[in-house]
Amino acid sequence: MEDSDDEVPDLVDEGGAPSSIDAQVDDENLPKVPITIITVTRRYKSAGYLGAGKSTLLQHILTAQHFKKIAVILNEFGDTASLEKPISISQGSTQVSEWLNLANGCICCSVKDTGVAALESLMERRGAFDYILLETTGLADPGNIAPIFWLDDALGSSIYLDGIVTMVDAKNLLRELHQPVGDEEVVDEHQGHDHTGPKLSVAHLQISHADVVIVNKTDLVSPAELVVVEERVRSINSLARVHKTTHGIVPSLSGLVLDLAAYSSVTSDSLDFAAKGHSHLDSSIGTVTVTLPPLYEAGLVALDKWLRAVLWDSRLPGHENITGWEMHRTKGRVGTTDGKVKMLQGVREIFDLIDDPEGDAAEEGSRIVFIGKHVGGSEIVESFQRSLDASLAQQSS
Ligand SMILES: Nc1nc2c(ncn2[C@@H]2O[C@H](COP(=O)(O)OP(=O)(O)OP(=O)(O)O)[C@@H](O)[C@H]2O)c(=O)[nH]1
Ligand SMILES: [Zn+2]
Repeated sequence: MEDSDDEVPDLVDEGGAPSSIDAQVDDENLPKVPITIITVTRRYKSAGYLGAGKSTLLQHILTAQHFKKIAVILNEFGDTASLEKPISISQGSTQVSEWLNLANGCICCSVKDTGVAALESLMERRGAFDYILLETTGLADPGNIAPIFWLDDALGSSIYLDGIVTMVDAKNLLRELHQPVGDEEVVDEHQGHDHTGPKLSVAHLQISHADVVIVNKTDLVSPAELVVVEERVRSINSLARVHKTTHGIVPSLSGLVLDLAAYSSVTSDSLDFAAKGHSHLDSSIGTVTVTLPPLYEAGLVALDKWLRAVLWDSRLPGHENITGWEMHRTKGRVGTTDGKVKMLQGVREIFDLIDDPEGDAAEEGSRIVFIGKHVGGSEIVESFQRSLDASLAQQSS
């Protein structure tokens, strides 16, 4: 990875309109600012290739009436082709949009230094905006970006990850899924990334980490082709909501693209949705749901231990011979025998269990959904069940 430009990028005001970002603000009582990561799949840079519609979507988000002041961070990955036509934003009555260009490098490689510093410097102007959009092109692995907002104390105290939105091109997606990570003409930076086993495409990673997938350019495919594309997306990630659009026009933004609260709560509905399940159209990646009755205290301890083995050590207890799998997303609602419900959230190796005061364990039991590479076998369910049984047996002996 090249690191020739360590400087923190400045905010670029592209609109030319007066910026309110200089406003003096009181840091103390400000709410945390949500950040939405928008990622767009991209096959490769080639003559005549048109983007999936990221600029079009951003345009739509920034001009729609949502009464938010949005700061936009662009990570163009040195892709000068797409920088040739800067996005012009029509400024609504209350909106001020600022563009922070991470001119050099891919955010998933650089975010730990330049990216975090850029976000921190952006947060110094906190109060002047109330939402952040972080756009990354189809070369970044969102799984490397998402945990930063959990792990970085400084950022974590002022920003929270609201959700990951992945836009795909209905016309090109199936081809993009056949392009393994590292084979893109444009990226060398990614070759150091640790994706072992049969190769996944970047599009797989972008879809498997998404909370929302926008299938754009639906006008360019037949209804039958669109069904295939949508099924394919759902087979990779059964948790994500899928919206089909032309020109990125979603019926509303709040709840569909913005304000998803995808990392702060796990709703029963979202798990129902995943549990409906889909056939394993995609053999390399998939979604598994584990359903259990409410857990005893010992079961909770066993769950924690099992998650550590699986997510931290990449070890599937009882199936140590199985390798080459990786977990991308974990979501669940775990009921306990005292009637409480805990919400489980995870990205890659990071996970968190938090109480849901609204939950009713007797009614809903326990459900955990895993999305990941070569996750799809009964081994996951079996391994977890075995760990639980072992802990219960130990307790009663
Ligand atoms: N037919 C059709 N064209 C679309 C749609 N959405 C966007 N486009 C067009 O596709 C082209 C690429 O759209 P952009 O929004 O620039 O895509 P991008 O992902 O930002 O691409 P880059 O600028 O190359 O990064 C433009 O000419 C858009 O007008 C759509 O739903 N249907
Ligand atoms: Zn990278």
